[in-house]
Amino acid sequence: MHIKSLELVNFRNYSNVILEPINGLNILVGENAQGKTNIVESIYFTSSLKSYRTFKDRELIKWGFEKAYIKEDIEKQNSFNKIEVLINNEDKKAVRINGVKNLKPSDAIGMVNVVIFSPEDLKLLKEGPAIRRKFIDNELNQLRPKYHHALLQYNHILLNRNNLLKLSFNKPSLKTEIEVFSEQLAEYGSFIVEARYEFIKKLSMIARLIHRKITNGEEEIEITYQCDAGLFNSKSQVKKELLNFYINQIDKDIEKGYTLKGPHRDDIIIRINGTDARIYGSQGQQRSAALSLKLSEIEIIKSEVGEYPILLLDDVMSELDINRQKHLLNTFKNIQTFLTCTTLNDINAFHFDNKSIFTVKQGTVKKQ
Ligand SMILES: Nc1ncnc2c1ncn2[C@@H]1O[C@H](COP(=O)(O)OP(=O)(O)OP(=O)(O)O)[C@@H](O)[C@H]1O
Repeated sequence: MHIKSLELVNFRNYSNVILEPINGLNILVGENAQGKTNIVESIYFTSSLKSYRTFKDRELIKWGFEKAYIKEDIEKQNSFNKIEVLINNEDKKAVRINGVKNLKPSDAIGMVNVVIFSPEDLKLLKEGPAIRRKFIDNELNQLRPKYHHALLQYNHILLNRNNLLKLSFNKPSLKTEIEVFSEQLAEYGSFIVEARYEFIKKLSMIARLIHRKITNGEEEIEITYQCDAGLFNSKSQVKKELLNFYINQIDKDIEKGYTLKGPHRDDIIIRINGTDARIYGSQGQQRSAALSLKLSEIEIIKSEVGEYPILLLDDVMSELDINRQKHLLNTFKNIQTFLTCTTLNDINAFHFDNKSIFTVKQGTVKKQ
């Protein structure tokens, strides 16, 4: 899959720009604060209909304007698709696919598959569980539209349940309503847990092979699902067991005023040579493991969609040592890649036949 053309109107610091990238390595080079990441962000946005930098869509609109527009022509499995997104200053967006208007934003999710790798991702092991849940959720959102829906519903119900828990202190009469929310949480939660379980099983298998290569066979990585609601005895029972789990913890939840446990607290355990790399891994080991996870993400999309995703590398090269850079660059020979950097020195050590360089300066892009 690759982008044939990208047009931005009043998006971040761009008034109007059209970029025609190649199906190879596209290097966006320029000084700081010129608009390189803004391009990457716009591509990410067409994939998930949200930014990875802000929750407020209105921040994407060029200052002083009311709307931002992104148009992307994509070739996917030998067919051509056009995605258009209009963002307004009330954080609402209108989506058009191949000219068909008034689609729900969720209809566009998964049309374009991307994998983004930024310095943030190097903290995948170092930081708390939220960043690892985000990693899993971003991947599953792209691959399974139903997952995206289930997650939105789960979070919405969780918020309502938590509000009710706060009101319930010394008011046992609200317990029945909490039980109703618990049932709804179990409904969507079981879908989330099952999808995560399957995904992590696949991730572990692929990451093991990639990690062996990155570490020249010195390290074995093992990834397992740490499900806050415990282990489920059988797949068909997940919903029932999850419901019991929420019901059993109601009193404790009321005492605390929020839902203590559940899929919203899940994590993944990443072991290297048998020890928990989140706790005991050296900085170098943690970075290599983060790289393995990201490279596995690319392979999982390839195996599910049948085509490689688009790879977005934002400011990440200078954060990796030469050996890790090599592994990253080797993988994207067959993948349309957008790489941002402030100097070409970051990649001059590597040879590429299929590359295009774009200079980014104050909201303009010029092909070299
Ligand atoms: N909504 C907006 N309207 C206009 N300009 C904006 C808006 N949001 C951000 N900018 C401007 O965009 C520029 C930042 O662009 P971007 O983050 O793409 O930089 P960059 O080239 O990737 O820089 P770096 O190398 O430092 O990461 C800044 O000058 C910022 O002021």
